Amino acid sequence: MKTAVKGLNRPSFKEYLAGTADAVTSALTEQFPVDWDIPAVLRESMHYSLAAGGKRLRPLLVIAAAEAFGGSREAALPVACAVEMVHTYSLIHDDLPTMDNDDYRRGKLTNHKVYGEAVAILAGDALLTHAFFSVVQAGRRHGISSDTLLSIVEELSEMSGARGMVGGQVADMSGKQGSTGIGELEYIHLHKTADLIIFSLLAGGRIGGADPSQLEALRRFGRDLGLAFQIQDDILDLIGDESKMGKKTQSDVEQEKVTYPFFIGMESSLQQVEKLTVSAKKALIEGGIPDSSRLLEIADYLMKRDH
Ligand SMILES: CC(C)=CCC/C(C)=C/COP(=O)(O)OP(=O)(O)O
Ligand SMILES: C=C(C)CCOP(=O)(O)OP(=O)(O)O
Repeated sequence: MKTAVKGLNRPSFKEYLAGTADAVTSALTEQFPVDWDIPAVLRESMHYSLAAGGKRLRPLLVIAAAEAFGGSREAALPVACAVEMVHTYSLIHDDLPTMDNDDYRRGKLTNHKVYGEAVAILAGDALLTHAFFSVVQAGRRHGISSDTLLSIVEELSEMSGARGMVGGQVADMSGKQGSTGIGELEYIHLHKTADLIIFSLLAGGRIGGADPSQLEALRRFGRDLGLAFQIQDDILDLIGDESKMGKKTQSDVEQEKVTYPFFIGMESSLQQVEKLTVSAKKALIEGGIPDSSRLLEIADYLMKRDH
């Protein structure tokens, strides 16, 4: 009986997705209190990109992973905001003329198009550094142990830095059609994209109290999900609808980027996304996680996404 009542009250996945994204967006707007003495243009520029939206995938993973172990959404939320700040900084910098030179992101003009390159770079820098402030503050407010907090800070710096996302971005920029092999492409995807996804799951798991073998299952889930996510992004760059995506399509071909569709074609890339999603879900199901249902739903949702 209890289960039936619990099942009845359980929000649909669509409601869960929308409710979590709204909670993250509200929490993000509270991250820079109005009484902080911040230059107006910097505050506006950071707010512009944070409030532009996006899927809020990484915060969703932090929250769903914490909840999978019975952890509280309130404790997970500031860490969820932190990873979204790091992700948003990476998009602001990725769009700069010296990198992908994009004019649209999340359905709006890119940050540098509105605020100029110097402010866009600095807004990115400020979002990155503030992420660490949020993690530590969250720990204090929600009684997260110092050990857990240190592990989260250690993993966020490692996975967003030279051995992680920044390293992946540099490898992506130096990739060349004709000379970059599929092994190097996997390195690019793993670090440019999967690392922040893995971080999100590990951080959520740590907040929820996951043990080392459960953390390993989350890591394997995140790795395959992250690789599938970037392949899907490259597929959508070729066949996606610009108005749904909120960013320019066909840019990988124009910039001669090395991608899975370039190497193995569209059909095999779609199959690869499915294969990786199946193996991600398997890692989770075999990982002894108390309630992995939302994480499994997220994997299915990502495989079918159109933006
Ligand atoms: C340190 C920096 C700047 C990291 C950027 C990381 C990243 C995942 C960029 C977007 O990749 P993409 O160019 O494949 O995606 P999109 O199509 O969204 O531009
Ligand atoms: C890693 C990649 C492919 C960059 C875009 O990430 P998202 O597709 O998660 O972007 P938003 O929804 O947050 O805008």
